[in-house]
Amino acid sequence: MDFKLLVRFQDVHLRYGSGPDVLHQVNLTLAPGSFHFMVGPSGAGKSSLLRLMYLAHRPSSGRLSIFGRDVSQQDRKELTMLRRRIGIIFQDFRLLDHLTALENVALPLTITGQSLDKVRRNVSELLSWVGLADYLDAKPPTLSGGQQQRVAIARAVIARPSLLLADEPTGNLDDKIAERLLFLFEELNKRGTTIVVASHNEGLVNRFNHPVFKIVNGEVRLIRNQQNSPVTPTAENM
Ligand SMILES: Nc1ncnc2c1ncn2[C@@H]1O[C@H](COP(=O)(O)OP(=O)(O)OP(=O)(O)O)[C@@H](O)[C@H]1O
Repeated sequence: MDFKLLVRFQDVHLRYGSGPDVLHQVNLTLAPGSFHFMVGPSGAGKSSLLRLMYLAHRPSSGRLSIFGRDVSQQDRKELTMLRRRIGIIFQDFRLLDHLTALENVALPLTITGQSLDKVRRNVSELLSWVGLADYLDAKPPTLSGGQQQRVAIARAVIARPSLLLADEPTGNLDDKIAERLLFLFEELNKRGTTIVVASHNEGLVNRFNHPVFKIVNGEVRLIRNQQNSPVTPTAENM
């Protein structure tokens, strides 16, 4: 890799229209292969921060680099290429209702020109792994919220992204499945995927030994480096 930091925010601010700062003076870095949780109350700005990393928004000011590239310097085509290295699980899933579960999950592969027949086996195996072996041909409107969420998760990880962003990925899942899902993320992380999981569920987050960012009043703070090791505030992490 030709960069040391996968994601780098430098004095980033985000506002919607002429509104106030939703994110204020964000300075954070993600090293390749790291795994972070992001917590904060509803409306704190977790989805907004993930959307910046997914290149769906540009910072209102400050500098954001992903994969060593300053996003403000990239044209639309370059942003699309960067985005292909990122997997995202949206809070509202964003599945295509006219496609089957299998076709939805295959999309990140078929969009790059691979044939559905060629990828069918891998996609089926992943869907079986998330407990949807009997729903390969089901269309999203016929699935429950938790099942749709698992399709969205499978779609986000099928192409082995370098960076996986998950917005409340366990929101509709019971605790046991949520924990299993986080174990899947840990497996991907061991194979090199950098992971950021936004979650309300601090009980679940605390069961895993990964650093935690918290968004408070638009500011992003690293509140825990490792389990039982709260961060002492310093000028750098405040
Ligand atoms: N497209 C938008 N236009 C205007 N304001 C927005 C937009 N998206 C988010 N906001 C505002 O930005 C703030 C942060 O929202 P965001 O969705 O990032 O928070 P969140 O922490 O993800 O919340 P939740 O946990 O409820 O999903 C909120 O005040 C929200 O109303």
